[in-house]
Amino acid sequence: MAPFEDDARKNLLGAEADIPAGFDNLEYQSGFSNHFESEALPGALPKVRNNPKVCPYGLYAEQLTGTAFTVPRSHNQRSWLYRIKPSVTHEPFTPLEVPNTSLTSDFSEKNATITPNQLRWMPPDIPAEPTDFVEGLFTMCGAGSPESRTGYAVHMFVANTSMDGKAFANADGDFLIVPQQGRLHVSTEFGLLQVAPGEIVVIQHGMRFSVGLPDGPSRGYVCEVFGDHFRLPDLGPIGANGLANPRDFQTPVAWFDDSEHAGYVVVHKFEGLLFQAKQDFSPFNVVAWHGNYAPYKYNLAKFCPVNAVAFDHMDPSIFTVLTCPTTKPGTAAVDFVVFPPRWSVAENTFRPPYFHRNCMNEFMGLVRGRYEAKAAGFVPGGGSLHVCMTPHGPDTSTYEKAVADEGPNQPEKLPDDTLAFMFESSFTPRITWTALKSPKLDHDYYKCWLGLRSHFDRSKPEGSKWYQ
Ligand SMILES: O=C(O)Cc1cc(O)ccc1O
Ligand SMILES: [Fe+2]
Repeated sequence: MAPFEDDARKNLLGAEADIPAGFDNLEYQSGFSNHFESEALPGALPKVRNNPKVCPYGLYAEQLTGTAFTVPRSHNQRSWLYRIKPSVTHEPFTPLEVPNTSLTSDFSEKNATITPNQLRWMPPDIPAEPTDFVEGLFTMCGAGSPESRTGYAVHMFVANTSMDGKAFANADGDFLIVPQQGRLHVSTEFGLLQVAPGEIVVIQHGMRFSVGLPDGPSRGYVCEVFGDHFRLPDLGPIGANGLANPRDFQTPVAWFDDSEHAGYVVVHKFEGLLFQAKQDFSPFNVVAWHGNYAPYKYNLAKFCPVNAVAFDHMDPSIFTVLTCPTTKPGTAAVDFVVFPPRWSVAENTFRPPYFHRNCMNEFMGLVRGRYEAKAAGFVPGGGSLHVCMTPHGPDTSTYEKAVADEGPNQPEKLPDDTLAFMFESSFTPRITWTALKSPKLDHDYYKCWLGLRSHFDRSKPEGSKWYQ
């Protein structure tokens, strides 16, 4: 190797990269959709070309392609992985039976149905029997299908066991995972991520990963998109900064496991069905990689909210963290929206979320605290779904409290320990029988609005007294 190449490499990477010992003090690379490069052994990343005749350390080169080869450059995503053995070195895939699984991407009448009713669920219980992340996944609702590469699914998971000798890959789409209880130790082909409640992790189409549970039982939400990848929303007149800032997204550094792994199982989700293949090595055998198709995590506490500072209630799109587009401009397959702690300062304004009907579909979850539109009944780990054009809004006591004070609104801090989110989709979801027949379904949800009585008074055309 010519000496100048070594020097160039040193300048690029700094000191020799260390292999992290585990999940303590993990390093990450910062930025959204950057062209990253990382090597766990010095010089493991081939220089100049992607496909040298013989790779450094005798590694195999393998490309993971996340968009059609010919997608415009601005949206093209792929990475090159340099691994000890290529992914193809496995026994044939065979169907994997997970008892009682309701993980699906088939939203036909067999698995799912429609209802225009407002739906709300209490948190699912953590099972008593050993259950890992894959076994604990179940589907709440969804639309479209992986084979048509359009639509989405909302899943939840409950788990109490780390995945051991087992990885998962999703050939159907991307997973945006929102842990609600317990940290996740996520091993991936690209390196390690630690994801705590309050953070999210996105593992894209095809990437192999494994979930460990350092804190024991864990619960959370998963939004799966079949058609495209999540990206940062355009900011329009907001300008170049704010909402989720690109540098706050964190992608792992290369890390590999070259130990013996007889009978390692790769679980592969393909068109909603699970398959398994055995191999004699860990799929986390990538010593170096480069590219712009890699998993990332994001701490929602870093979200920089922008909102009304004079009057009125902005539409929740103002809180979009990530968006997965459809081909229709401005119309998302899924917007991932967060309702973060913030100051509420709008004057002479009904501040809670307004009453509304929406052409989009809204699945909501709560990581912690209380959601500003609901005084009770929507609790951390629970969920709600308001489909296209189904009326919803603040519950009776939230409404009564918000209009009770006739004086000017005072600035109010929405507490630091509140964190609600929404998967907002232009696809109208069908709700799985599992979700509809769940004992956690709140059959009395509609009652939270029945107390909204008429305040109509023909003798009071002026509305709020003090404003006029
Ligand atoms: O339904 C909800 O609670 C989500 C929501 C919040 C908001 O501030 C405005 C509209 C909206 O759909
Ligand atoms: Fe809504």
